[in-house]
Amino acid sequence: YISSEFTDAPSYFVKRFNLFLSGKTAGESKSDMQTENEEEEDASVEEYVALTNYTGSGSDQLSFSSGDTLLVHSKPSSEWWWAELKGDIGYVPASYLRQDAAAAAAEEEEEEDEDPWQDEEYFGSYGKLRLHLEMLSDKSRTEAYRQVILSNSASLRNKVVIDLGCGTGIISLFCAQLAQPSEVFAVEASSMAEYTRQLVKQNGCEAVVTVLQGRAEEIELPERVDVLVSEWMGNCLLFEFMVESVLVARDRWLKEGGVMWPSSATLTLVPCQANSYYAEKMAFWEQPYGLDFTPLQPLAQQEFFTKPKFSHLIEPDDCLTTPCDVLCLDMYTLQVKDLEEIKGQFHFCLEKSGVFHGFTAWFTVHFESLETGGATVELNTGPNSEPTHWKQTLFMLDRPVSVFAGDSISGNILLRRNSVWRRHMTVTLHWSINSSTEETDTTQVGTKSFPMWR
Ligand SMILES: N=C(N)NC/C=C/[C@H]1O[C@@H](n2cnc3c(N)ncnc32)[C@H](O)[C@@H]1O
Repeated sequence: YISSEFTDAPSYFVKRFNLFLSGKTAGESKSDMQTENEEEEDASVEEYVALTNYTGSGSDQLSFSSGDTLLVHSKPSSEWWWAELKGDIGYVPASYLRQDAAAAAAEEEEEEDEDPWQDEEYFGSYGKLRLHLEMLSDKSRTEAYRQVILSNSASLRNKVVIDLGCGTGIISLFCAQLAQPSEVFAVEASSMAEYTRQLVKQNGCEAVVTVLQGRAEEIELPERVDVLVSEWMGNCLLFEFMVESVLVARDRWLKEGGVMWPSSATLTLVPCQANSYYAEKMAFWEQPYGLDFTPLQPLAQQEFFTKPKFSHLIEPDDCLTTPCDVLCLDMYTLQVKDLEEIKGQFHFCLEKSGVFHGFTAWFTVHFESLETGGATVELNTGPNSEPTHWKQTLFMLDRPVSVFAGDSISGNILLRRNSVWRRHMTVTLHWSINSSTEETDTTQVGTKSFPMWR
């Protein structure tokens, strides 16, 4: 379809085009052309991608197919540009082109120079109070770390501790306030560190706590440590991959026989209902104000169900069965290379009928006691514990499946770290639903990958 405004090409092109046909290149023709404004001639060639097919009319228009990459030499008007395609040059309708593909490619070029750890953005975000306020306001999280220090206070006497990623220094202050370690190195890479130093002084802990500003992988300590404590867990346990920093610091600074807090981390999964979320994002389009908006549902699926939903609060009743621990990380033996790809199996026997909307994941970490046989402290972020700022992570299937008591759902989960963007991963779920009724045994299989976030 060629709308009317594309037929009367400005005379400028005809002159340019004829010069081109006469074998003069764009450069040579410059001297012969009095263009309205010189800089169009000088504009560097820009790559554009054709949005759709176009059949040029008249010998001085280019024809092109959707997806073609055109080199735009100049843009004398908003409707018509002077472009080149596979050696041909002519004018093209500007509105048929988009630069975002080329710009995205350029952007990609640019991003390649971007830090794969995105540390400027990452540590920039922790230089502000918002996230620290959220973490400090999370009572179950913060009280769990306080409980660890309190219940190990005797054993912490004269010990050397590193608090990795100390933020405002809360854990280090607990150590100095509730126990008598000989030294706590509070390591913080963001600009929060200078305030953390003030908090240490303000609370009279500077004799014990030393704040070091820098990345844990790069700072130098005067000695090895007895205890490495850190609150490193991200959404779905690993997002942000701060755990890598913890492992590097462990290998570099933890004494033989030293203690890791947390000592282990478990990822738990459960098939679940998510009626309200589904209603809000998908069912909504069925009849808003009595109209049928269902053609928007594929968009809704793409926009709302492609990525995991962070901070989802699942009700215990939404769990279709008993949750299953799919991954267990031992913080003493886990290696950085193990983080590239972590796989876990699951097998669920459904105890009640319902709608299988997706899977929900959460984590639990354990802090072993410094005293042999002492009590382990647990921080559980699941639906049967006090909610935390992480809440849970919801992975929505493309479409819900009705399931019945007696059915089983088995499969595996794969956390694959992004090889470029080192704080990101993709979670891939494979599942098969086995329904057994008197007549038939049916199996429905499914798989879906959820980028988090790249
Ligand atoms: N996501 C959760 N739970 N906690 C995030 C907590 C992150 C805190 O630890 C700091 N941090 C993270 N990685 C490092 C590192 N390699 N060296 C020094 N400080 C670091 C951040 O700046 C935040 O203050």
